[in-house]
Amino acid sequence: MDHITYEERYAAHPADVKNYDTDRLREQFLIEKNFEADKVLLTYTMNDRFIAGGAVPVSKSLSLDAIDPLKAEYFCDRREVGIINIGGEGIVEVDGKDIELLSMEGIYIGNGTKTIILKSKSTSNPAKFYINSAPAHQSFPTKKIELEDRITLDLGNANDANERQIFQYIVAASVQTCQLQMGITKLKPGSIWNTMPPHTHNRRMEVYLYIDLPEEHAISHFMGEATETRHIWMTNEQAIISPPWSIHCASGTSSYSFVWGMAGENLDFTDMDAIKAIELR
Ligand SMILES: O=C[C@H](O)[C@@H](O)CC(=O)C(=O)O
Ligand SMILES: [Zn+2]
Repeated sequence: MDHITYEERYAAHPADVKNYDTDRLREQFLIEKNFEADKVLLTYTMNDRFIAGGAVPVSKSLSLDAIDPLKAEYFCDRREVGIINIGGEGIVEVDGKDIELLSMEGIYIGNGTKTIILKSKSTSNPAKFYINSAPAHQSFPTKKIELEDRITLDLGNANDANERQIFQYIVAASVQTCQLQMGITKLKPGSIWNTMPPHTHNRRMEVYLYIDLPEEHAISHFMGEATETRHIWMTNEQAIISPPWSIHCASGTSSYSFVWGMAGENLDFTDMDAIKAIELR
């Protein structure tokens, strides 16, 4: 099990977060490192008991074993998992069956699954598996999501610098899950704002993993209550935990993409509470 490293994070009260300085905010919400060769790096947050992290099999395959806080025999004994491969071609072996994942393809793995083994096809261009997981109390079928299976939404416009495409990988309309939803949002060149105007959804927490951000560029991610916002500067392939009460939007010094994942008590993607930009403080 020494190929897996995990970190545990508590949930936070908005009245306390008001008083956090930069370091404390980053300790609580930022996940600085998600990918390391031949390792599985996981963060277990008490926000809806969501787990986010990455696996990069290079010289060996990596099994997604149950970590100690789960006190389970297998990772999926009481959980469901979503994985999107943001690297080179890979293979996810689920209970002995190999499922190939091209770059940017995804998979949903249901509760009750025993073994999950992650592999790369090539050591020079390894797969990079981004993993999200939430508690599950029912078993739904494992399902691969190919590029054409994604539901695409066009949002924003160039004039507002927020023209972007949302690719829904794991949503109620296409994949049955208990809690988990996942997708990717890709900004058009020249657009830098995501999730603007912003929203909250107190029914669900959310994690963003920023990707495709060119070197030397950074993202200012905004969080907090709409009238008490804070920003956290982030770089490529870092993730940020958004508690259910927090807005989650960002502006980059360049365009970029991000993987979003959510869990909570409602699978209705559109039930967010919208906030106007002019209402932010
Ligand atoms: O609850 C939904 C999530 O925050 C994202 O899907 C929003 C997003 O990707 C965007 O507007 O850019
Ligand atoms: Zn959201």
